[in-house]
Amino acid sequence: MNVNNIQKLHPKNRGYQKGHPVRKRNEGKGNDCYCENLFQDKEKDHIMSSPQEKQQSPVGGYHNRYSPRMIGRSFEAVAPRRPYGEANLSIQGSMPAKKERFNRLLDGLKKGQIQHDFKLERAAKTYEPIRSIRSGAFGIVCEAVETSSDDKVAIKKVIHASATATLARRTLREIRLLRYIDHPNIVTLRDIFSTQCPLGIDVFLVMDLMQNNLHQIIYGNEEPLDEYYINLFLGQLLRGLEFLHVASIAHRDLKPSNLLINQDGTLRIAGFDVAKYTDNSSKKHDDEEHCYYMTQHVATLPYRAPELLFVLPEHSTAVDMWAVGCIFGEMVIRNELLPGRSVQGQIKMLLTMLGHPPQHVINQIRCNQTRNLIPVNERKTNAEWDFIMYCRFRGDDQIVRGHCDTIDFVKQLFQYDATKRISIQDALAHPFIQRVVEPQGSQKQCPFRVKKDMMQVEDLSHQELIEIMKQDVKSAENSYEMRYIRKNEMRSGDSTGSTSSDRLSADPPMEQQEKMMKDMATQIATSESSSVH
Ligand SMILES: Nc1ncnc2c1ncn2[C@@H]1O[C@H](COP(=O)(O)OP(=O)(O)OP(=O)(O)O)[C@@H](O)[C@H]1O
Repeated sequence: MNVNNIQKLHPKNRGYQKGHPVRKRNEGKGNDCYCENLFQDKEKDHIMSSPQEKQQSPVGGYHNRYSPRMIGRSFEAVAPRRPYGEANLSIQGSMPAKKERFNRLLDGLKKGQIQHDFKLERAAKTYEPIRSIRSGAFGIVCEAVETSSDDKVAIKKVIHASATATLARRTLREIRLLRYIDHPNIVTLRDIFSTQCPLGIDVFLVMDLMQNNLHQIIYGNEEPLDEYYINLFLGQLLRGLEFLHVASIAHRDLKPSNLLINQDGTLRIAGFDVAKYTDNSSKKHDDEEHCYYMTQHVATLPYRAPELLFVLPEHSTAVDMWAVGCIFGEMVIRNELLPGRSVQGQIKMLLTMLGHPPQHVINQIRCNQTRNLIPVNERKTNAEWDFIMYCRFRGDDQIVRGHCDTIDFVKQLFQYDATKRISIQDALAHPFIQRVVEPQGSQKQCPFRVKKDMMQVEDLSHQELIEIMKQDVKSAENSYEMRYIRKNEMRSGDSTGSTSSDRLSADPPMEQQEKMMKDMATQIATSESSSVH
């Protein structure tokens, strides 16, 4: 495969060739996101030492891998991206006297907006919203303070959560997945409550606040992500996924903005609204799913596995492993690896970059329109990962090119055939991961009731979803109160260490679990076939 084709394909490079303005190395700095702190030392070091000094340095490390020629060429050509978080609204330079007044005005407007967006009713005594973090298609997220403890939290508001079956199912999936999970690499849900709205209920999920997400980390700093951090984040992502995949739960929307990162480098997976228990035979909502994947907002397209793009009959936890490959690649090359902007564009991108899928995969595509996108007589070569993953911006061939086990790892993640794609267990045992990720002991299992609850979600009608969601919110409110009482008990001396969620999630023995899951799957299958006839 010709590398130039790959580079031309990328929207940013297309823009550059058409004469987009380019930014010089130190322009556009000053985004006050935390990743600057995280990488401060490296950056200072980088600024202090000239390229020549770095080349002459006897230590073979991060800086040594830059050649002066590379630095000159790459940074002139590439405009550093703005961070994903808040826009920088402060005015610099021209009107210093008015700046303060303008900022005060903006602050007032922002405060008004957040009070309007987060009318917490009963919970207003418990949480005080401070600033907006993000507003998306389905919900808005703000930073808040829990007034009793002064803890900082993030509150996600799912607007009109009960208005449609899809929204209700998305909300219920997130609630049911997160409420009994306590894992170092999965976002912590602290509380749930709801308020009335004209179309039913708005649901609020209160989580521990994380300072940043991986998107901000990748693009919010001028320097490429250090190899140390790439490996640190990759290792934690795989650990979080192992916990889910062993329980047959697929996240299905992994992307850098759903990987939250704290100042100490802890990564937690978030955004579980399309997560699914994948080990049952329910096909009841295939049409709804199909429609969702064809219309879902474009930001997640670059991470979407071929079985979702081609709408193949089965998909499972393998979709997440494809996304892991995309995220790993993005951390290395500091660009989306497969940056399609429409479903068709994404499919074409895959075909051009990775070659054609094997014939047996093409044969499984039910939709003629999709199948017609794959030209019959054209090139079918395999992807040249050496070139794709080579980061010309960092002039750094150590991460990928230098190691064939890295290339092998990437190849195994980007298998078109989901059944041949590397599993999470094999990924963790892969020589590349063994080489770069600190080994950890075995981890605890996902509580049985999470699997059970997730399985049920897929089988509910809109009305049932609303009822169950209301029940879940109510019981979560009660268990939050229990946790709250428990926390106070522990503070006042009782320190057995078990939380109310631990007590609620005591698991039956493994054989009993398997039997219960099988019984439920049979029940679902029976109710489906009786509703068809
Ligand atoms: N606990 C948290 N701490 C800090 N920020 C958070 C937290 N949870 C979510 N966010 C921020 O809000 C954004 C959206 O969160 P989330 O993915 O849960 O919402 P969403 O509506 O599913 O969005 P999307 O559809 O883009 O995935 C995240 O990318 C992150 O920046």
